[in-house]
Amino acid sequence: MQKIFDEVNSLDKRCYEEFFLNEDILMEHAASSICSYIEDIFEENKSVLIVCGSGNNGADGLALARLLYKKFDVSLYLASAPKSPMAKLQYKRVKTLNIKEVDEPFEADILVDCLFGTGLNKPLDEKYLTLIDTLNSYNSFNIACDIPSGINHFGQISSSTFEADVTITMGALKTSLFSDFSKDYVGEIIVSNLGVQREIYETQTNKFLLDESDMKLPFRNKKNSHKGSYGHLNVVAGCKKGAGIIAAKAAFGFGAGLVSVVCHENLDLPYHIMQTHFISENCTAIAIGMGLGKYETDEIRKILNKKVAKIVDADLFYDDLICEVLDQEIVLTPHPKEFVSLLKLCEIADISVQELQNNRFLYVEKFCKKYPNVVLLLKGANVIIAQNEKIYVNSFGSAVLSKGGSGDVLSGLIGSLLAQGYKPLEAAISASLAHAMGARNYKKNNYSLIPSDLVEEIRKL
Ligand SMILES: NC(=O)C1=CN([C@@H]2O[C@H](COP(=O)(O)OP(=O)(O)OC[C@H]3O[C@@H](n4cnc5c(N)ncnc54)[C@H](OP(=O)(O)O)[C@@H]3O)[C@@H](O)[C@H]2O)[C@@H](O)CC1
Ligand SMILES: Nc1ncnc2c1ncn2[C@@H]1O[C@H](COP(=O)(O)OP(=O)(O)O)[C@@H](O)[C@H]1O
Ligand SMILES: [K+]
Repeated sequence: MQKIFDEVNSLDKRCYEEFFLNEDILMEHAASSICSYIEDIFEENKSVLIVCGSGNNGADGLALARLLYKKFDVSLYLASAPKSPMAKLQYKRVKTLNIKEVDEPFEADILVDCLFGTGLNKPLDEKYLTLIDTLNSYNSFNIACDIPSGINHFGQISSSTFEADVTITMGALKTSLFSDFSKDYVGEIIVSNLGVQREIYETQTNKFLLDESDMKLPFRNKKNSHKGSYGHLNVVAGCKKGAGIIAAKAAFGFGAGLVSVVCHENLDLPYHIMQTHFISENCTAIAIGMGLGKYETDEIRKILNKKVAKIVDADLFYDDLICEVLDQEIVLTPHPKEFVSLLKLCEIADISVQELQNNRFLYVEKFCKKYPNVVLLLKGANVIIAQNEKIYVNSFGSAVLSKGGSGDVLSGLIGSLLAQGYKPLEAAISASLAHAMGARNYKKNNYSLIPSDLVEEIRKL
């Protein structure tokens, strides 16, 4: 996994103070990392338009122009006059060369956005919104320097935000790149070194971006085993029985030795999945909430108080019954609307879904501070998984998953790993990654996936 930071100013400052590097050295590394990327990917003499703002993001662009000059057909468009001391210095350097400055932007082969980086401090006015719209209308290959212009510190976007194919971000990953909104704008994210290797530049953090290697699949190492060695998951089915059945199928395909659906009505289940009317004696984990609908509160309370691992989803986030069990190390998997309800039931915040989406990390942190035992998985384009002070981001998912039933598959996967003895946090992380990787491997198109396709892909991981 990779570290993510809310801010990097303090990391830059540390470079000056501890390693005796200065702004100029850091900026030269920033610019040369973009230069190397362009040199690696594109042939010489391609046209490059670098659009610069007045601060140090613009200064990075000016330094880049100097580095690319002569090897590429470089043009500079200065959206505003250089203002920061480094921007003025870089401009002075540029002026010694004969680099083209244009009065209007145009469609070049490569477009580098150096308008605003971490210094975006107010809403964009009409001039910049129009400029960004114009830049987005081109068919250039779009590179964002540090952060696509229009994304602010909290990962909130402007009505016009630069749509990057690749974002080359300076020094370390920033939290703002991983809001759900940012996902449509950042493209591929590459981290540039700023004069020392990343592991030296980076300090302590509580946020981490998950890598594929963080996915621990439930491979079986013991030869002398039987079905009981891999746990027994009970999936509690309710009114919408399909949800429980989808979860049960996903769980069985993900390694649980036994899977039973708990339901009072008789169900038509695949032969390998069992039905029971009550929680099984030898149950090692419970998945509950998906499609639950109307239910007998006392019965659900009893189930929630069983001393086995649990994943709780969906309808239970609208019932204050959930608040009774938040001292347990249970996994909760709300989508944003469910999390808003949960926050209200827990008296943490009474907010809209929009407000949550604007500040996903903030509300996850508030929730986990109050309930440090719970493993919270907040669904979204970038899934956030958190327990106590640690926060993990799974950015592998895609719109392929935006379907009814995708969440039920996830509940089944988590339940399966819990049944097999994974710790709740490990189960949530590995299941979430498998969920996203399964979707990634579905190659037909990005709209037709159904839950059984997803389960099939996950079974092939
Ligand atoms: N620190 C370092 O050593 C390193 C820094 N690096 C680079 O510096 C970047 C940060 O630079 P930064 O702090 O100068 O901010 P930046 O993003 O250029 O924006 C500030 C300028 O924009 C203006 N402005 C803001 N909002 C606006 C708006 N809505 N509408 C209009 N104008 C607006 C604002 O104007 P002002 O508020 O002063 O009026 C100011 O002039 C960082 O992202 C990275 O790329 C790297 O080289 C690595 C080393
Ligand atoms: N655009 C997207 N990018 C990444 N993951 C997504 C996207 N849309 C949906 N998902 C994932 O799909 C799942 C949807 O779950 P949910 O909304 O609870 O569906 P349901 O309850 O119908 O099964 C979540 O895990 C969510 O993170
Ligand atoms: K930028």
